[in-house]
Amino acid sequence: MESCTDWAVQAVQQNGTASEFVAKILTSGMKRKLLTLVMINDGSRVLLGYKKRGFGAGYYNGFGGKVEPGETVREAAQRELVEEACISAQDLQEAGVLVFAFDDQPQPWEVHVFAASSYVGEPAETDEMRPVWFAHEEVPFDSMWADDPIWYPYLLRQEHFRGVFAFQQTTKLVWNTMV
Ligand SMILES: Nc1nc2c([nH]c(=O)n2[C@H]2C[C@H](O)[C@@H](COP(=O)(O)OP(=O)(O)OP(=O)(O)O)O2)c(=O)[nH]1
Repeated sequence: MESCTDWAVQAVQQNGTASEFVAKILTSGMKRKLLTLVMINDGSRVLLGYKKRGFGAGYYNGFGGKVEPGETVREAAQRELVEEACISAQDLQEAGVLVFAFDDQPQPWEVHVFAASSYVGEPAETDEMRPVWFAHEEVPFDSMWADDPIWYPYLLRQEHFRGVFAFQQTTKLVWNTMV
């Protein structure tokens, strides 16, 4: 069995205040679910999508989804961006990695976040997402995942980040650390 990302396990083990279930989930050696998230940032604005269905419906988010078998993480990131926003990134850069432990999901999730400033095509609404530009100071955190205000500052400063987050009942953030 594959273990969860080593740095995430270490971060949890080194932090005495970690919820018991986070340590249990991350150290159980279970395979993690790999996902991508692409953030388009033109320097003063970010392009977010209003998620119309599925996991995270009703939230604004970057564009992404599960890595399919046979695909690299980068290929999955490009594919999901085309599928969800109808654009193709030209300068996709690795921006950070987020590990999520949920008490109601069978596996930890590892989300690879990419950033891009230029793209080909015009952002367009799809079945899954409605794209909207937001100025950096107007990112709608009240309608986003609870962990986002913690790592967006790194993203907007273009500083690489790694974070571990524990959620209960899908959306309640109960613990986190940035490493
Ligand atoms: N900003 C942010 N994004 C998150 C968090 N958790 C989380 O999974 N994501 C992202 C990663 C993925 O881009 C997306 C979830 O992927 P998804 O369920 O839509 O995957 P998918 O498109 O392959 O799904 P589907 O169409 O097959 O149902 O949400 C979070 O806490 N904050």
